[in-house]
Amino acid sequence: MTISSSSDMDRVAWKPGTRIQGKWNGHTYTIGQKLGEGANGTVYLATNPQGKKVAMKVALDAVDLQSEVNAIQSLSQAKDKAKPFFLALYDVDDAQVGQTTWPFYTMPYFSGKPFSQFLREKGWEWFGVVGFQVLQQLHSIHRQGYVFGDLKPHNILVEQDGRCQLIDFGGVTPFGKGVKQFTEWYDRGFWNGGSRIADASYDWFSFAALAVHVFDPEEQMKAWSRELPQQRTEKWLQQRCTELPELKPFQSILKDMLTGNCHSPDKVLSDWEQVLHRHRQRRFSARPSIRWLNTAFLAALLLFVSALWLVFYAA
Ligand SMILES: Nc1ncnc2c1ncn2[C@@H]1O[C@H](COP(=O)(O)OP(=O)(O)OP(=O)(O)O)[C@@H](O)[C@H]1O
Repeated sequence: MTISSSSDMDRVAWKPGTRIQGKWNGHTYTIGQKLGEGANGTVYLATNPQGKKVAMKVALDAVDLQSEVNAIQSLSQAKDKAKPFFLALYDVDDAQVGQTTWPFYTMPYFSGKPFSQFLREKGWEWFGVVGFQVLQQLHSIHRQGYVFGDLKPHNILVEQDGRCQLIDFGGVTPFGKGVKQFTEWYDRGFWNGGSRIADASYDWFSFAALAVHVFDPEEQMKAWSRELPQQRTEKWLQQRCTELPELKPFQSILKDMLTGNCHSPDKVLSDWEQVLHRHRQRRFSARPSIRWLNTAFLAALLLFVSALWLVFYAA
């Protein structure tokens, strides 16, 4: 049977409650809801034999899946004690369903929401805090000689308490090779901002483009994607970093990211932390004045009510 798309996949087998057994390792999983799908496959919530929830990625193409598995394996085995994210590969196997063999792997399940959705629901002021963790995770991947490659809001899941996790390691590429997988909007080549050769600055660029994307209206983004290639320049992204009020505090860091001037990742992180610190201090020092305003408002309200009482009852 030929399966050519994720929707074919749904029609064939992967309904909630289906039990799948790995052909080589023999582990049995109960399939739950579909968590999402992309170009490389579909991800399901599944329960493993110990009753634990895991995420199961079922691919259309065994070669793509293998390259992702290799990337996760290399990154999760790295002895980086300061690794700021959780990465693990639980099982890699094939499942035989009817006439079809499906390659799959299982990994930790993250209940977080995609970055843009999280910001919409929790508040835009979370951008700095979550962004800082993303930068830490990218830096950790770079320390191991890889770029993440396919950075986009959907590949950043954020939990309710603001902790975040990169997912989808299909774009992870060793330094010096052509980036394996990317999404146009966040791609340095798309903006004529540099090559697609994997180096740390490729991810920094994507991060700055992502920052603009999460704050700019969707319609404007679509209009820009339709522009002629020669009109798309990283200068436009720079300009948006100065215009968008939420990005203003970070504009000089983002500008360095767009122009390839982030030579010291430690400095990027410490500069970002300083902006967060300043921001927090400003909010803290703003509080007493808010309290003062509240008191003044209450006093004015009392005066107004007293005046009304005098006019209508005392007169
Ligand atoms: N570990 C996980 N925990 C929870 N949800 C996940 C997990 N991994 C993936 N997902 C969900 O499944 C969706 C698709 O997964 P993923 O991005 O890995 O697929 P893809 O085919 O590589 O996508 P793309 O075409 O965007 O590269 C994600 O956007 C996310 O919503």
